[in-house]
Amino acid sequence: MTSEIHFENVSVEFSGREVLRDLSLDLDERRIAVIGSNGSGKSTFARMLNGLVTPTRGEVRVHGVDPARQPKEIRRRVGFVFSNPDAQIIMPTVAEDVAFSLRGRGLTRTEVQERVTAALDRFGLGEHADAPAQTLSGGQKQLLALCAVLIREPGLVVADEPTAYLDASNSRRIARFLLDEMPQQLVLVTHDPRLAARCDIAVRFEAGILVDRGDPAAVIARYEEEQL
Ligand SMILES: Nc1ncnc2c1ncn2[C@@H]1O[C@H](COP(=O)(O)OP(=O)(O)OP(=O)(O)O)[C@@H](O)[C@H]1O
Repeated sequence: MTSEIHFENVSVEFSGREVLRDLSLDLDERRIAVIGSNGSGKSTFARMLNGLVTPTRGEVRVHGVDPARQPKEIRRRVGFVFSNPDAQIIMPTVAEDVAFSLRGRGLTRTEVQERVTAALDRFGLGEHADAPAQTLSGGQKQLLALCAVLIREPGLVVADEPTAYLDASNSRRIARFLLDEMPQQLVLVTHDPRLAARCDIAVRFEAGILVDRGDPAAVIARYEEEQL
């Protein structure tokens, strides 16, 4: 059986420059940390999971779907949370933004409203339903972005530095949700070793190559030793 996340001999080139080389990797763990130096290929890897980046060579399967060939299907199954929640807010009000995620589902207006209200309440955003999304704080915006992703009930959530713009308290809140409360599989790209340590496995890239994988504490320790 193919793993939930399956990469076989995958390479990515941008303008003829190889930024990810011959990656073969199978992952079934629930919480997967992706670590490594700046420019090592972490975001490129993450973006292949939902088809934002197409491999130049090789095979990718995510929850049974080929992201490059089945873009609609992959967007249903894989939710993506960016560092900057502003990049993800599409609609004017908080409730409209979450409701936008449910378009094309064939739901009635009442069904959409019920689901949106329940989801906003779940994230502590209920009282802001009719507020302009841009008036939310950074942490609330990231919660809104997560809410809009999770209401689609994806099987996998990919989060690329989701706490980068948040203060300590909001970082803790988002991290707790992603790592401890959310049932979905998670791929977490992070420079924060404390977050990586809370995952079930860590994979490390350097200069476009997968250089280490395994128990997060051990992978982080080897990485930090090399940086000394
Ligand atoms: N769309 C693109 N076009 C050209 N080059 C790109 C593109 N996206 C990424 N790259 C290059 O690919 C390499 C890997 O970038 P990537 O964003 O995957 O690294 P990263 O490990 O996520 O880095 P960081 O930790 O700094 O966010 C970098 O050299 C980057 O400049």
